[in-house]
Amino acid sequence: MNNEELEKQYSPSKWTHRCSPDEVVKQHVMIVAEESEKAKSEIECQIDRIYGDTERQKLDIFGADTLPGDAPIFLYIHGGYWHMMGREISSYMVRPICKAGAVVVVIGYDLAPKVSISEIVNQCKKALSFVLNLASHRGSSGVYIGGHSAGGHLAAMMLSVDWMSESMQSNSMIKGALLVSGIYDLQPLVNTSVNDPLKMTQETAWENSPLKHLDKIKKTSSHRHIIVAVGQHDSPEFRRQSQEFQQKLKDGGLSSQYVDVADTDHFNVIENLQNEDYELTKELIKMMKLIINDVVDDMAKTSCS
Ligand SMILES: N[C@@H](CC(=O)c1ccccc1NC=O)C(=O)O
Repeated sequence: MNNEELEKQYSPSKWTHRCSPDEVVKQHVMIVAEESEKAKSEIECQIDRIYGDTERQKLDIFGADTLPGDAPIFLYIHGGYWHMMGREISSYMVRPICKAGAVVVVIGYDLAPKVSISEIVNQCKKALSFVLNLASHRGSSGVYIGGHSAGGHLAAMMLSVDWMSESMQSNSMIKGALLVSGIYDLQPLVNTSVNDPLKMTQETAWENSPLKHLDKIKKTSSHRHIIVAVGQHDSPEFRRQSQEFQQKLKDGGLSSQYVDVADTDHFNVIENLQNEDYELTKELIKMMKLIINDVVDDMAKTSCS
């Protein structure tokens, strides 16, 4: 594929069937920001918990004081090609997921060009380590990791971490993942404008590709379930990345599932998680072994620090 074609394949907004590229990104930001505000005003939460020493190394925890200790924890990593978006506008799935009985943790991380992709991966590890501690203190039934686009890439990288050698924590606590429209081989991005703030070489792109770490993922994730989802109107390259990654997980003997979400593009494939009757919301709830509409009565906000 020539550079011009790659540029288009890795420009998600150009493939929407709904409106112009500019419009779909603008609309996405508006929708996720609005829904995240609603979550913060309605659901009991701890905002701006610090997990690292820069401004963006903070996370927001929803439902921890309301839900029982054994509730599963869903950790969400936002997308935005590692240089945009933020956790402040990424809690749009909180209302349905908390209502179904899971604690939700939305993490932030520093963005390129301030930091490299390897540093972003490290920060996600630190955030996940924080959440693994929280899970073991609470007696949680398990931690599930979700991410969209660049966040799907970061979530997949987290599956390759051996938490025992990394931080003396248990690999078994992480029980599943929801990877939505992710990128699992970063090498095709090197000659696109996506790489302008990242400045990856072919080597650092491969080093940070989940595909490179398949053997590690196979070792750490034999007990996990991994959902790989993609939008029907994602670009052929995005669809190929998801399809091939899931095939490799399956060939490696892992429990995984490919979900091709009809009538969605790169943006509403994830923003629809704000709806409890959306296909991926139901799949996520099912994975966490919760029953849809098993609404916890007292989710009303009691504190928000
Ligand atoms: N400039 C990009 C924007 C984009 O890719 C994006 C925007 C919001 C959330 C996730 C995104 N993509 C991957 O992380 C585009 O052309 O669509």
